[in-house]
Amino acid sequence: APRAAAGNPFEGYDFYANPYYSSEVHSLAIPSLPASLHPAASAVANVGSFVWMDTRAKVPTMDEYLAIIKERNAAGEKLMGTFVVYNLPDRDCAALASNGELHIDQNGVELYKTDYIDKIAAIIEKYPDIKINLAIEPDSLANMVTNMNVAKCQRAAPYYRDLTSYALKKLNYDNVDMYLDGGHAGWLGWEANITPAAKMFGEVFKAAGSPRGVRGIVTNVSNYNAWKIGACPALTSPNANCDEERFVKAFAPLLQANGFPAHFIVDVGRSGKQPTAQEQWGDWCNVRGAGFGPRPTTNTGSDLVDAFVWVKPGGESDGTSDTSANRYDAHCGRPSAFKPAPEAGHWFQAYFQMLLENANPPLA
Ligand SMILES: O=[N+]([O-])c1ccc(O[C@@H]2O[C@H](CO)[C@@H](O[C@@H]3O[C@H](CO)[C@@H](O[C@@H]4O[C@H](CO)[C@@H](O)[C@H](O)[C@H]4O)[C@H](O)[C@H]3O)[C@H](O)[C@H]2O)cc1
Ligand SMILES: [Mg+2]
Repeated sequence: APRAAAGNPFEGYDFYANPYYSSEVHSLAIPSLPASLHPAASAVANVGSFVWMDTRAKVPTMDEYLAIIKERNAAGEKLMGTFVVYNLPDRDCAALASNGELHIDQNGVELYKTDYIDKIAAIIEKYPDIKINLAIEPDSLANMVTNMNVAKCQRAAPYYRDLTSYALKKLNYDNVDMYLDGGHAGWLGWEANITPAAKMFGEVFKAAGSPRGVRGIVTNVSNYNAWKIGACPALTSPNANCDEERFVKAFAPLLQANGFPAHFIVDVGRSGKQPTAQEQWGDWCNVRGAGFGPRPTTNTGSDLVDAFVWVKPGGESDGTSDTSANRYDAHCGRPSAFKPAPEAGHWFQAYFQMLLENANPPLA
C-alpha cells in the first residue's frame, strides 16, 4: 500500500491538475482575459486542486482521473488523487446556496449510501496502488456544532452523523486518508465552539470505529483565512484564534483529549490577500478582495499540518446573487459579496480575474 506507515499522506506525491478545472480555465477563462493575465491563468490551470464529487453524476470522474493518474505513474510520475466527498442529504443545512441533490424526505439516506458512497468505494477498489486523499463533507459537522438552532440542521443531525460514520468506515482503505471538514478559525475557532467541536469530532471518529484511514481535519474549505497573520484583525475580535495556525494549534490538543489524534490540511486556495472585503467574519460568499493563495505543498513548517491545499477551486461561485433564485442566500447579497454572481459551482469569470490579480505569491 502506498502509504508511509504513520507518515504524512501527501509526502512524496505530486498534486494532479485535474482536467475539469484546467478546462474551465482554458476554455472559459483565458479567452476573455486580457493577454497580460494569460500566463497567470495558465499557471493556475497547472495547480492541483481537489475534485468535488458534489453530485452522483460526478462520481465516474473519480474513475476517469484515477485511470489517468495510474497511467502517468506507470510512466514514472508520483501523482495522487485528491477528492471532496460532498453530497449528504439536506446538505449545507444552514445556508441556501449549495443545497444538494439528495433530500432526507426523498430517500436521500439510502441513495447516499448505495448510489454515492458505495459507488466511490467500488472505484477506490479498482486502484489499490494509487494514493487517494479525501476531504469529507465540507460544512456538515461544523453546522452540527453551531447551527442546531436551524430547523434543517436539527432535523439533519442524526443523518449527518450516521452517514459520515458510514462513509468513514466504507472508504477506509489502505491507500486512502480522510480529513473531516472542521470549518475554519472564524467558525469553530471561537472559544464557545472549539471545545464542543472537539467533543463532537471525537464522538464521530469513535462511532466509526476509529478507522485508520481517518488522518484528521481539513480547515478553511471555501473560506479566506490566512494560514498565518500577524496581529489579529479587528473583525476577528474577540476570537484569539484569528488565523488557521492559531486555530489548529488550539484545536489539536482538544481533539487528542477526545480520542481523535488529528492532523490537518488547510485550504489556502483563496487566502492569498489579507484583509479581504469581509465586513463580518461570517461573510463567506464570493468575498471581494480575495486572491489565490500559497501553492499546494507539504512544506508547511508545522508538524500538525500535512499540507497546504487548494480545495475550493477558485473561480467557481459560492452562490448566486440573484435575489429571485431558489437558492439565493442573503450572504451572497452582502456588501462584501462580488456581484452579479452565478449559481454555486458555476464559473464566475470576473471573480477568477480578481483572484488572479490578487494572487500571493504571484502566479507567473
Ligand atoms: O463575539 N463573540 O464572542 C462571538 C462568539 C460566537 C459568534 O458566533 C460565531 O460567529 C461566526 C461568524 O463570525 C460563525 O461562523 C460562521 O458560521 C457560518 C455557518 O453558520 C459559516 O457559513 C458557512 O461558510 C461556509 C464556507 O466557510 C459555506 O460553504 C457554507 O455554505 C456557510 O454556511 C461561516 O463560514 C462562519 O464564519 C459561527 O457559526 C458562530 O458560532 C460570534 C461572536
Ligand atoms: Mg458552500
